[in-house]
Amino acid sequence: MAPSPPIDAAAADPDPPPSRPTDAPAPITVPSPRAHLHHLLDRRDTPRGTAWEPVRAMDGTAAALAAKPEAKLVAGEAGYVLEDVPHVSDYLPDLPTYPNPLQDNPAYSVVKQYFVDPDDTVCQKIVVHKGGSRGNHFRRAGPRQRVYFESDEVHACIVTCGGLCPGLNTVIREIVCGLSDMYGVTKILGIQGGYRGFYARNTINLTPKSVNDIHKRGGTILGSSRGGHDTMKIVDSIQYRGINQVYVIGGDGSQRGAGVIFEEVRKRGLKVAVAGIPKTIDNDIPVIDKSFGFDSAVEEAQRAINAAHVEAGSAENGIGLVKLMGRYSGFIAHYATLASRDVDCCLIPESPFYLEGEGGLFRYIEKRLKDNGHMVIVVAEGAGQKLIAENMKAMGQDASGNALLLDVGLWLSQKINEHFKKNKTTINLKYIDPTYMIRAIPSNASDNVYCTLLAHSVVHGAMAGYTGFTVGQVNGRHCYIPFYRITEKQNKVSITDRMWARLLSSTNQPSFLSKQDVEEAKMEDERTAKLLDGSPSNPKA
Ligand SMILES: Nc1ncnc2c1ncn2[C@@H]1O[C@H](COP(=O)(O)OP(=O)(O)OP(=O)(O)O)[C@@H](O)[C@H]1O
Ligand SMILES: O=P(O)(O)OC[C@H]1O[C@](O)(CO)[C@@H](O)[C@@H]1O
Ligand SMILES: [Mg+2]
Repeated sequence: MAPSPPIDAAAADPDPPPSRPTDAPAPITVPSPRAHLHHLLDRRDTPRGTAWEPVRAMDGTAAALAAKPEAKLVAGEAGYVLEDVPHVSDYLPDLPTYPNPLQDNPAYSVVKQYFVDPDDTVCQKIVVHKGGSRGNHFRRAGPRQRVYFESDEVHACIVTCGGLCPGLNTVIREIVCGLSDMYGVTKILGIQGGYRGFYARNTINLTPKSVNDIHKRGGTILGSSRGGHDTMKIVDSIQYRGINQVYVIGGDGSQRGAGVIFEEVRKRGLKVAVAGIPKTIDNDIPVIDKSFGFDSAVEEAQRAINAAHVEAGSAENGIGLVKLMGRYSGFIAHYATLASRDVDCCLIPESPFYLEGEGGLFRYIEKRLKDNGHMVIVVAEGAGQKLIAENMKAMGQDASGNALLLDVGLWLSQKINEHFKKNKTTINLKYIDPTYMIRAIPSNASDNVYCTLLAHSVVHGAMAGYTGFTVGQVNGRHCYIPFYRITEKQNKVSITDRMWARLLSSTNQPSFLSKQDVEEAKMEDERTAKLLDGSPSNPKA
């Protein structure tokens, strides 16, 4: 049965995309994803001199793999496990390969070993103990000697989804320039307005010229959105337009969306590489060292904290309260506090706090005002949500299903004001909410470089035929990570970690933690460590 037209009539733009080409490839029936577990020995990238075998064949792994049917695990010697990403040849076995055009590129000709050795992998766990688990490895990113797409065959598209983040435009620019400069690709489409743009909006042509200075602007030139992920319509659109490389720049939700697009593409047997570039200002994506834009956000947050400090220091019993982004993970607040040194108290979602009584926030504020005359509080937007919910009705969900948060900054301002009024103490509280101003800035210099490297790494991966993967920096090296690894849990500030202790010791704030909180936090850390150690992803551990 012919699939429906790519544009949703109800949401369509006046200018529809091209109709289905008559020579569009017929869908190919492929075996189920589980069957691909047997395609573990990549003919091109099989590490040399290693006794490789599918982990599936080893004892005690069936249960672990049943939990992760999409896992593509390959075992080596001495407990080595490669957690590999899919490849188009897994389901289209007889594809031709081509020499990488980079070999004739004068700019790269001087690089000593330009192509990545097929044996190279990056270990997830960098600190190991004698006799302990080694953790899994990921395939190292970078250009391969042979590629699966000819330059003029490539028809790439880029989409940005979810909330804004500094660096989005830099990643777009560098995917376009990377494809063009390194691989001679000329057909690159921008999908407008997030996932729904595949079927409800026009596309725009992206060229090195059209993206030349976009990295100097905040936001995304393509637009973004929440919700609207309709897998069938998206893949229909990909198929009709003849797109064969899909680059998804987005957070955990977007990467989940990319994962289901990849599954549908594979089911239809299309030669299409689906690749993700993780984006999250909250830094809540696990496995990777940090997300692009995070440093820029922390830097920009300093301006708000400085302002709060100046205001607080210039008034009698001045309190500067700054709200920063961080829905479930308080990394921006944590790092902005550590960087500033002007903050007396940092509140994050991971560390519950309370207001009244011994060890509570009010006692601490009273003490700081008495000792110092003023103070600065930084609060992540997701902090104290349970406390607030005791007084206010929950706000529901956004179009992507994310919980809408109650405004902790306003609530806290009101509570602090009420408390001191009751105690007949004059205070001057100034509440600053710079959240969207921070999110909307262009990326700083170091994020620009980071975005460039991520973009080039993802392009190399797609050109080499890898698919169903996210690019990421792990322990300082770029690698290809299966989608499920970065969506199975969220990265959170560990309050039993030395980094949070550093913050507590620099602010001198109370920890607000009961024995039970600490026990729960430790258990959570253990669960995270187990995930890192392997089970169920690494049955060897
Ligand atoms: N489980 C899922 N399956 C398919 N699509 C999804 C899924 N979760 C989210 N999406 C889609 O991904 C897009 C972005 O999701 P979301 O709004 O949660 O932002 P995000 O990518 O997590 O970024 P951030 O939270 O950092 O702003 C939306 O279009 C949403 O419909
Ligand atoms: O207002 P929006 O676009 O839903 O975004 C708000 C959310 O997006 C984030 O910036 C994540 O992208 C969160 O920190 C924040 O809660
Ligand atoms: Mg998200």
